[in-house]
Amino acid sequence: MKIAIIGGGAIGLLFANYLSQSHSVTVYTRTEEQAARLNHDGLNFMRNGEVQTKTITAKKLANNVEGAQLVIVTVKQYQLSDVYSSIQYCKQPLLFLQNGYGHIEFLKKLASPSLFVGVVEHGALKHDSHTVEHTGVGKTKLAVFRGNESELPFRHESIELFPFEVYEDYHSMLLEKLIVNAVINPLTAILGVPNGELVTNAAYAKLMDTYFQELASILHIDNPGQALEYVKAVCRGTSENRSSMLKDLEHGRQTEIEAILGYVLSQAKQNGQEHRLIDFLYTMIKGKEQKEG
Ligand SMILES: NC(=O)C1=CN([C@@H]2O[C@H](COP(=O)(O)OP(=O)(O)OC[C@H]3O[C@@H](n4cnc5c(N)ncnc54)[C@H](OP(=O)(O)O)[C@@H]3O)[C@@H](O)[C@H]2O)C=CC1
Ligand SMILES: CC(C)(CO)C(=O)C(=O)O
Repeated sequence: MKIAIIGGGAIGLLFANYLSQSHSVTVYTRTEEQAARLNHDGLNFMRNGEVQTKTITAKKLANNVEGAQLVIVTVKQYQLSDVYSSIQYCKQPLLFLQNGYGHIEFLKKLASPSLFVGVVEHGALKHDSHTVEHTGVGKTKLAVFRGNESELPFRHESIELFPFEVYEDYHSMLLEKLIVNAVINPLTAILGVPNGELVTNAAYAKLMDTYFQELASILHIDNPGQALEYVKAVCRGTSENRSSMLKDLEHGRQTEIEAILGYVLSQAKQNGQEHRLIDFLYTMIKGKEQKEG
């Protein structure tokens, strides 16, 4: 299959590496420089300290992505508006891999009859414009947003270290990851701690419990006790990790707060629900973005 990947970031390059084993992949970048570097020097893929270099095709993103049978969009949620003009009239299937829930409204504006969403549970780190490291092997969950499940890409694909899992309901699939990111990311980013400290520090654990109650009520979580235990399990399982939001702030980058707590706040306001704690954390991250950005 001919696949276009929009965005040559950590996830775009990770997907390019694995999918190019059995597909014809073109990476669409924001800059001419990155495309030239990928075409000229290849894609360096790192895992467990080993580096492999792979030949790859890359182009600067223009007004469309002609010729692709599938377009995978890997820019961050707040960068989607910048790629809108290239995909708004696409008739090909499109797969979106953003964290959070903020991109769902954006998808409704697109013309394609086949829209899919995914949740990436791998860890990927971009070292430079043509080098990506697979820092944690996980899986990619996929679901249909619009269209037919039989067209869902990669449902029968079997790639070593790069599994896919199909979900029937995109909402619950995205919600599960949203809850994790809505709790861990802002708290760790404000407190400046790795994920594990949210459970090992008794005061932080108490904060997390209180905050979770408000979140659970806004998101109508069916079994809050079970969901909170899942969040705590993720904290333990990724205890040494610094969350992506904490890393974004440390590097002076914009965070994905809008895609995560921005969505939760919009739900609370729409339904007239209590949202003081969420608003407090959201505003603190916005303030830190201004200070450190
Ligand atoms: N990294 C990870 O381990 C994980 C990431 N995710 C999610 O995946 C999504 C992508 O994350 P990640 O890959 O880390 O982010 P990156 O910032 O590494 O990648 C985003 C890429 O999109 C490119 N881009 C931005 N605007 C455009 C444009 N107009 N045209 C073409 N390309 C553009 C950026 O280019 P440039 O650099 O030139 O600005 C950048 O290379 C996020 O929602 C994230 O939460 C989910 C799970 C794990
Ligand atoms: C699961 C978690 C919290 C791991 O750090 C993550 O997805 C992130 O940092 O964005």
